Amino acid sequence: MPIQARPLTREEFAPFGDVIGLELSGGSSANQGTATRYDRIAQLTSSRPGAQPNLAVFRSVAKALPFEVRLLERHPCSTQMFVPLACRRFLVVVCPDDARGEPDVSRLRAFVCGPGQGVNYRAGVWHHPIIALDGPADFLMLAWEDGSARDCEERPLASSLLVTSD
Ligand SMILES: NC(=O)N[C@@H](O)C(=O)O
Ligand code: NI
Repeated sequence: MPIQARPLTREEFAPFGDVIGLELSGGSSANQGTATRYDRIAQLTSSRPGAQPNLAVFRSVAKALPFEVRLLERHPCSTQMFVPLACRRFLVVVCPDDARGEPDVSRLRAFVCGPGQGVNYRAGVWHHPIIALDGPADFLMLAWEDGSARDCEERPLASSLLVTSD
């Protein structure tokens, strides 16, 4: 049964992390009143002592829906954020844990995200690598690295899952 990708909303993504978007609240005046700043719009965490923030750019080729999910990954020790610099739409696929801490693919979720939205995966959240839709896209990626093996566990799926558009 294909999984329908839904529009990204803060509420529906909340179990998996933060949505960085245009709905902002609680800002404070800045720059002599010419700007409003909104602090801590996402929870950035890293549990590895000595890990430093790594701000990267991902230049992604375009994929199309329906999209076959063949693997998931997670970063157990740190959050990972993707904010598009240039994109038309992008696909975010996340999955809750089962009782053993493995991906519970029966509850896999897919979201179609717009150019004005970004996501910040909570540490340890199963997700598919970022997917650009409709055209190539550039993303800012913020993660945490300490020079050791990347904080990344991969799980190939026993059978692929098809994500379709809503
Ligand atoms: N790490 C990496 O290169 N990419 C993935 O973690 C991803 O979520 O896209
Ligand atoms: Ni990742």
